[in-house]
Amino acid sequence: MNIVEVEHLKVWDTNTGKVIIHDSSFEVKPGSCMAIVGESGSGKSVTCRAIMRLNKPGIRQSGTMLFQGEDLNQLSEPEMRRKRGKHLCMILQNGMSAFDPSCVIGVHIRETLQQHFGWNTREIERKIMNAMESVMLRHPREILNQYPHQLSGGMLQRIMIALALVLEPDLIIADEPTTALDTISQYEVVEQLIQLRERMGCSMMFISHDLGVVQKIADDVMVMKDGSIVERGSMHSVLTEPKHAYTQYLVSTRLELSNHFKALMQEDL
Ligand SMILES: Nc1ncnc2c1ncn2[C@@H]1O[C@H](COP(=O)(O)OP(=O)(O)OP(=O)(O)O)[C@@H](O)[C@H]1O
Repeated sequence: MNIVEVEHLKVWDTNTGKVIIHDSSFEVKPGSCMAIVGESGSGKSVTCRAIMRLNKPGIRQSGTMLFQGEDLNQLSEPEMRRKRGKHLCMILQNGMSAFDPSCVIGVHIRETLQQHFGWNTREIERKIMNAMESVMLRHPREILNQYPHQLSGGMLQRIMIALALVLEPDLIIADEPTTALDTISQYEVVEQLIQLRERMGCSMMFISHDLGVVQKIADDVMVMKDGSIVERGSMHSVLTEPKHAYTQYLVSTRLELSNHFKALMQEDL
Protein backbone atom coordinates (compact mmCIF):
# COMPACT_ATOMS: atom_id res chain seq x y z
CA MET A 1 0.00 0.00 0.00
CA ASN A 2 1.30 3.48 -0.84
CA ILE A 3 1.83 5.72 2.18
CA VAL A 4 0.22 8.64 0.37
CA GLU A 5 -2.31 8.42 -2.43
CA VAL A 6 -3.77 11.68 -3.63
CA GLU A 7 -6.59 11.65 -6.14
CA HIS A 8 -8.11 14.65 -7.89
CA LEU A 9 -6.83 17.20 -5.42
CA LYS A 10 -8.29 20.60 -6.18
CA VAL A 11 -7.42 23.69 -4.13
CA TRP A 12 -9.03 27.09 -4.57
CA ASP A 13 -9.14 30.50 -2.94
CA THR A 14 -12.69 31.21 -1.75
CA ASN A 15 -12.02 34.98 -1.64
CA THR A 16 -11.04 35.35 -5.28
CA GLY A 17 -12.41 32.11 -6.77
CA LYS A 18 -8.94 31.41 -8.18
CA VAL A 19 -8.13 27.71 -8.61
CA ILE A 20 -4.61 27.12 -7.27
CA ILE A 21 -4.34 23.33 -7.83
CA HIS A 22 -6.50 22.06 -10.68
CA ASP A 23 -6.63 18.28 -10.49
CA SER A 24 -3.57 16.55 -8.99
CA SER A 25 -3.19 12.81 -8.52
CA PHE A 26 0.01 11.19 -7.29
CA GLU A 27 1.33 8.70 -4.78
CA VAL A 28 4.31 8.25 -2.48
CA LYS A 29 5.62 4.70 -2.15
CA PRO A 30 6.45 3.49 1.37
CA GLY A 31 10.01 4.35 2.38
CA SER A 32 10.63 6.40 -0.75
CA CYS A 33 11.32 10.08 -1.30
CA MET A 34 9.18 11.92 -3.80
CA ALA A 35 10.32 15.34 -4.92
CA ILE A 36 8.11 18.13 -6.15
CA VAL A 37 9.90 20.60 -8.39
CA GLY A 38 8.65 23.63 -10.28
CA GLU A 39 8.98 27.36 -10.49
CA SER A 40 7.87 29.80 -7.82
CA GLY A 41 4.08 29.95 -7.55
CA SER A 42 3.50 26.60 -9.33
CA GLY A 43 1.68 25.18 -6.29
CA LYS A 44 4.30 22.99 -4.61
CA SER A 45 3.78 24.35 -1.08
CA VAL A 46 -0.01 24.55 -1.39
CA THR A 47 -0.03 20.84 -2.41
CA CYS A 48 1.99 19.85 0.66
CA ARG A 49 0.04 22.08 3.00
CA ALA A 50 -3.13 20.47 1.60
CA ILE A 51 -1.85 17.09 2.79
CA MET A 52 -1.10 18.56 6.24
CA ARG A 53 -4.42 20.47 6.03
CA LEU A 54 -2.51 23.60 6.92
CA ASN A 55 -3.54 25.99 4.15
CA LYS A 56 -4.94 29.34 5.32
CA PRO A 57 -8.69 29.41 6.23
CA GLY A 58 -9.84 31.02 2.94
CA ILE A 59 -8.22 28.23 0.96
CA ARG A 60 -10.44 25.16 0.36
CA GLN A 61 -9.62 21.75 -0.97
CA SER A 62 -11.43 18.71 -2.37
CA GLY A 63 -10.41 15.25 -3.54
CA THR A 64 -9.14 12.16 -1.76
CA MET A 65 -5.91 12.20 0.22
CA LEU A 66 -5.24 8.74 1.55
CA PHE A 67 -2.51 8.54 4.19
CA GLN A 68 -1.86 4.93 5.21
CA GLY A 69 -5.27 4.16 3.72
CA GLU A 70 -7.16 6.83 5.68
CA ASP A 71 -8.64 9.88 3.92
CA LEU A 72 -7.14 12.95 5.61
CA ASN A 73 -9.81 15.14 4.00
CA GLN A 74 -12.46 13.34 6.06
CA LEU A 75 -10.77 13.72 9.48
CA SER A 76 -11.98 16.20 12.09
CA GLU A 77 -9.55 18.94 13.15
CA PRO A 78 -8.70 17.24 16.52
CA GLU A 79 -8.04 13.94 14.66
CA MET A 80 -5.85 15.81 12.18
CA ARG A 81 -3.91 17.49 15.02
CA ARG A 82 -3.08 14.07 16.41
CA LYS A 83 -1.69 13.04 13.00
CA ARG A 84 0.54 16.11 12.70
CA GLY A 85 3.89 15.77 14.40
CA LYS A 86 3.61 12.13 15.39
CA HIS A 87 2.71 10.72 11.95
CA LEU A 88 3.14 13.61 9.51
CA CYS A 89 5.92 16.07 10.09
CA MET A 90 6.79 19.19 8.12
CA ILE A 91 10.24 20.76 7.88
CA LEU A 92 9.85 24.32 6.66
CA GLN A 93 11.94 26.53 4.42
CA ASN A 94 12.44 29.17 7.04
CA GLY A 95 13.36 27.84 10.48
CA MET A 96 12.46 31.22 12.00
CA SER A 97 8.80 30.81 11.07
CA ALA A 98 8.65 27.30 12.53
CA PHE A 99 9.52 28.33 16.09
CA ASP A 100 7.75 30.67 18.43
CA PRO A 101 9.96 33.82 18.50
CA SER A 102 8.84 34.71 22.04
CA CYS A 103 10.24 31.63 23.80
CA VAL A 104 13.49 29.71 23.87
CA ILE A 105 13.80 26.70 21.56
CA GLY A 106 13.63 24.19 24.44
CA VAL A 107 10.14 25.34 25.50
CA HIS A 108 8.76 24.84 21.99
CA ILE A 109 10.33 21.37 21.70
CA ARG A 110 9.09 20.28 25.14
CA GLU A 111 5.53 21.41 24.33
CA THR A 112 5.55 19.59 20.97
CA LEU A 113 6.80 16.35 22.49
CA GLN A 114 4.56 16.51 25.57
CA GLN A 115 1.56 16.91 23.27
CA HIS A 116 2.27 13.57 21.57
CA PHE A 117 4.03 11.39 24.12
CA GLY A 118 3.64 10.78 27.82
CA TRP A 119 7.30 11.52 28.53
CA ASN A 120 8.46 13.57 31.51
CA THR A 121 10.76 16.60 31.12
CA ARG A 122 13.94 14.60 31.85
CA GLU A 123 13.11 11.96 29.25
CA ILE A 124 12.33 14.66 26.67
CA GLU A 125 15.62 16.45 27.37
CA ARG A 126 17.61 13.24 27.07
CA LYS A 127 15.96 12.26 23.78
CA ILE A 128 16.20 15.69 22.15
CA MET A 129 19.81 16.23 23.27
CA ASN A 130 20.84 12.83 21.81
CA ALA A 131 19.05 13.71 18.57
CA MET A 132 20.71 17.15 18.44
CA GLU A 133 24.13 15.62 18.90
CA SER A 134 23.43 13.13 16.12
CA VAL A 135 22.74 16.00 13.69
CA MET A 136 26.05 17.59 14.75
CA LEU A 137 24.62 20.30 16.97
CA ARG A 138 27.23 20.82 19.64
CA HIS A 139 26.36 22.17 23.11
CA PRO A 140 22.67 21.18 22.80
CA ARG A 141 21.81 22.37 26.32
CA GLU A 142 22.90 25.91 25.49
CA ILE A 143 21.00 25.84 22.19
CA LEU A 144 17.80 24.79 23.98
CA ASN A 145 18.11 27.94 26.09
CA GLN A 146 18.38 30.29 23.10
CA TYR A 147 15.72 32.16 21.17
CA PRO A 148 15.22 31.37 17.44
CA HIS A 149 16.72 34.73 16.37
CA GLN A 150 19.95 33.87 18.18
CA LEU A 151 20.54 30.84 15.92
CA SER A 152 21.53 30.58 12.26
CA GLY A 153 19.18 29.27 9.53
CA GLY A 154 21.26 26.09 9.23
CA MET A 155 21.05 25.44 12.98
CA LEU A 156 17.27 25.91 13.01
CA GLN A 157 16.93 23.43 10.12
CA ARG A 158 19.01 20.91 12.07
CA ILE A 159 16.87 21.43 15.17
CA MET A 160 13.76 20.64 13.07
CA ILE A 161 15.52 17.51 11.77
CA ALA A 162 16.48 16.54 15.36
CA LEU A 163 12.86 17.00 16.43
CA ALA A 164 11.76 14.77 13.52
CA LEU A 165 14.26 12.14 14.74
CA VAL A 166 12.54 12.08 18.13
CA LEU A 167 8.99 12.21 16.74
CA GLU A 168 9.75 9.37 14.27
CA PRO A 169 6.92 10.30 11.89
CA ASP A 170 5.86 8.00 9.04
CA LEU A 171 6.05 10.83 6.51
CA ILE A 172 8.28 13.90 6.48
CA ILE A 173 7.40 16.77 4.20
CA ALA A 174 10.42 19.02 3.68
CA ASP A 175 9.34 22.28 2.03
CA GLU A 176 12.41 23.88 0.43
CA PRO A 177 14.47 23.06 3.54
CA THR A 178 17.71 24.31 2.00
CA THR A 179 16.60 27.37 0.02
CA ALA A 180 17.41 29.97 2.66
CA LEU A 181 20.85 28.49 3.38
CA ASP A 182 24.35 29.09 2.03
CA THR A 183 25.88 26.36 -0.15
CA ILE A 184 27.80 24.58 2.62
CA SER A 185 24.79 24.50 5.00
CA GLN A 186 22.60 23.33 2.07
CA TYR A 187 24.91 20.39 1.51
CA GLU A 188 24.99 19.53 5.22
CA VAL A 189 21.21 19.74 5.67
CA VAL A 190 20.62 17.45 2.64
CA GLU A 191 23.15 14.99 4.11
CA GLN A 192 21.29 15.06 7.44
CA LEU A 193 17.95 14.45 5.71
CA ILE A 194 19.44 11.51 3.79
CA GLN A 195 20.73 10.04 7.07
CA LEU A 196 17.40 10.70 8.77
CA ARG A 197 15.64 8.62 6.11
CA GLU A 198 18.22 5.85 6.37
CA ARG A 199 17.90 5.72 10.16
CA MET A 200 14.10 5.85 10.37
CA GLY A 201 13.09 4.29 7.06
CA CYS A 202 10.40 6.96 6.81
CA SER A 203 8.83 8.22 3.60
CA MET A 204 9.53 11.73 2.44
CA MET A 205 8.22 14.46 0.19
CA PHE A 206 10.89 16.98 -0.71
CA ILE A 207 10.00 20.27 -2.34
CA SER A 208 12.58 22.27 -4.19
CA HIS A 209 13.02 24.40 -7.27
CA ASP A 210 16.57 23.02 -7.51
CA LEU A 211 16.86 19.78 -9.50
CA GLY A 212 20.49 19.42 -8.42
CA VAL A 213 19.50 19.17 -4.74
CA VAL A 214 16.52 16.92 -5.49
CA GLN A 215 18.67 14.52 -7.49
CA LYS A 216 20.73 13.72 -4.37
CA ILE A 217 17.79 12.63 -2.25
CA ALA A 218 14.70 11.68 -4.30
CA ASP A 219 13.65 8.36 -5.86
CA ASP A 220 10.70 9.83 -7.76
CA VAL A 221 9.88 13.31 -8.91
CA MET A 222 6.86 15.26 -10.06
CA VAL A 223 7.13 18.52 -11.94
CA MET A 224 4.53 21.24 -11.37
CA LYS A 225 3.66 24.23 -13.50
CA ASP A 226 0.79 26.69 -13.01
CA GLY A 227 -1.01 24.46 -10.48
CA SER A 228 -0.81 21.24 -12.52
CA ILE A 229 1.50 18.24 -12.55
CA VAL A 230 3.11 18.26 -16.01
CA GLU A 231 5.35 15.23 -15.58
CA ARG A 232 6.17 12.55 -13.04
CA GLY A 233 8.26 9.40 -12.87
CA SER A 234 11.44 8.00 -11.41
CA MET A 235 14.23 10.54 -10.82
CA HIS A 236 16.39 8.71 -13.34
CA SER A 237 13.80 8.60 -16.13
CA VAL A 238 12.79 12.24 -15.68
CA LEU A 239 16.42 13.38 -15.71
CA THR A 240 17.48 11.26 -18.67
CA GLU A 241 14.31 11.44 -20.78
CA PRO A 242 12.32 14.53 -19.82
CA LYS A 243 9.14 14.61 -21.91
CA HIS A 244 7.44 17.91 -21.15
CA ALA A 245 9.04 21.09 -22.58
CA TYR A 246 9.18 22.66 -19.10
CA THR A 247 10.99 19.61 -17.63
CA GLN A 248 13.40 19.66 -20.58
CA TYR A 249 14.12 23.30 -19.77
CA LEU A 250 14.69 22.49 -16.06
CA VAL A 251 17.03 19.60 -16.90
CA SER A 252 19.01 21.63 -19.46
CA THR A 253 19.50 24.58 -17.09
CA ARG A 254 20.64 22.19 -14.37
CA LEU A 255 23.22 20.71 -16.78
CA GLU A 256 24.32 24.19 -17.85
CA LEU A 257 24.81 25.20 -14.22
CA SER A 258 26.75 22.07 -13.34
CA ASN A 259 28.95 22.43 -16.47
CA HIS A 260 29.58 26.06 -15.55
CA PHE A 261 30.47 24.97 -12.01
CA LYS A 262 32.85 22.27 -13.33
CA ALA A 263 34.49 24.81 -15.68
CA LEU A 264 35.03 27.22 -12.78
CA MET A 265 36.53 24.43 -10.68
CA GLN A 266 38.94 23.52 -13.49
CA GLU A 267 40.01 27.15 -13.87
CA ASP A 268 40.88 27.10 -10.19
CA LEU A 269 43.07 23.99 -10.50
N1 LIG B 1 -2.82 31.96 1.51
C1 LIG B 1 -2.98 32.11 0.20
N2 LIG B 1 -4.00 32.84 -0.28
C2 LIG B 1 -4.19 32.99 -1.61
N3 LIG B 1 -3.40 32.45 -2.55
C3 LIG B 1 -2.36 31.72 -2.14
C4 LIG B 1 -2.08 31.49 -0.75
N4 LIG B 1 -0.97 30.72 -0.65
C5 LIG B 1 -0.57 30.49 -1.91
N5 LIG B 1 -1.39 31.08 -2.80
C6 LIG B 1 -1.25 31.07 -4.26
O1 LIG B 1 -1.08 29.75 -4.70
C7 LIG B 1 -0.16 29.68 -5.77
C8 LIG B 1 0.86 28.62 -5.48
O2 LIG B 1 1.64 29.01 -4.35
P1 LIG B 1 2.72 28.05 -3.68
O3 LIG B 1 3.21 28.74 -2.46
O4 LIG B 1 2.17 26.68 -3.55
O5 LIG B 1 3.86 28.02 -4.79
P2 LIG B 1 5.25 27.29 -4.75
O6 LIG B 1 5.33 26.47 -6.00
O7 LIG B 1 5.45 26.56 -3.48
O8 LIG B 1 6.23 28.52 -4.86
P3 LIG B 1 7.57 28.88 -4.05
O9 LIG B 1 8.65 28.04 -4.67
O10 LIG B 1 7.75 30.34 -4.33
O11 LIG B 1 7.33 28.59 -2.61
C9 LIG B 1 0.43 31.08 -5.95
O12 LIG B 1 -0.16 31.66 -7.08
C10 LIG B 1 0.02 31.80 -4.69
O13 LIG B 1 -0.24 33.14 -4.97
